[in-house]
Amino acid sequence: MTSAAISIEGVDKRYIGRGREVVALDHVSLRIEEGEFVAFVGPSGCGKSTLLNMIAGIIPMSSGSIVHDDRPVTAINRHVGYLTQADSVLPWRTVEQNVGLPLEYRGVGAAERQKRVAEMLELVDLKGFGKAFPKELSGGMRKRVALAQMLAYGPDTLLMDEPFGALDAQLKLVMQQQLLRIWQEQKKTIVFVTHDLAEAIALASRVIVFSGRPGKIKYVEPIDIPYPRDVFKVRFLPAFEAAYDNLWRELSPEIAKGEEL
Ligand SMILES: Nc1ncnc2c1ncn2[C@@H]1O[C@H](COP(=O)(O)OP(=O)(O)OP(=O)(O)O)[C@@H](O)[C@H]1O
Repeated sequence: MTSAAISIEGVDKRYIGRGREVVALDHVSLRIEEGEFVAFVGPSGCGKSTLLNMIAGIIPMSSGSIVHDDRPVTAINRHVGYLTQADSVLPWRTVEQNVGLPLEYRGVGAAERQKRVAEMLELVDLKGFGKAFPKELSGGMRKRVALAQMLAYGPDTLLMDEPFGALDAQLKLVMQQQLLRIWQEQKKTIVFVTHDLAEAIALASRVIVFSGRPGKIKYVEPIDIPYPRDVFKVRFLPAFEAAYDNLWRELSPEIAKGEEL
């Protein structure tokens, strides 16, 4: 068997705060293969972000193990790219200085950095905007700067936590299409958290449904729609509708339970 990009085995997470224990994740096991595009959906507070943070090595697990690219995750995982809704684009730096920031942190020299930044700006269709400041950009362009920044040091695995959550519907489609193109061209593994079921189905090869807290994996739906996909047109395919029905059947009771808490 080939090695998985991410192997999650019996992971629990308990937070202790103000004398109270919160069980965020309960015995989660999942294997994500190299090159997969996996989406996590689930009710608010079911531990999706917690799991991403543990894959990134930002917070420790209470028990269990996570192995990424054959390396057990025991500290900050520098081999993943991480993008959240609140990106880390710095307003006082130009676009190219922002995109080059992770390379600066890694001690990459100026000439190599410049070359890499130019490649990244081309990849996200921002060629010619290198000297602009973030305030001069639209929301979608700024998001593309964040995407380029995440990709700059070439991580094989991308962790994305509701990255397009704050964008309007049309812009979201544009960004989704761009992400699919980059995923295919660059052969990345992507783990993508979203509240938007249609987004999960349009993008992912597999959608994982988490139960309400304590989060467990409740259901897995492989999305039987070939790539390359048109994120707008997929919505009209029978396979999309079937996946939506299955996923909503599993997800809706979990959301309802959350509302009753
Ligand atoms: N540092 C912390 N201390 C205590 N409890 C926490 C902490 N971080 C998260 N939690 C709790 O753990 C649970 C899981 O949180 P998490 O943010 O991972 O969920 P989520 O599924 O990503 O939620 P959402 O969809 O709303 O972003 C929640 O009940 C949250 O309140």
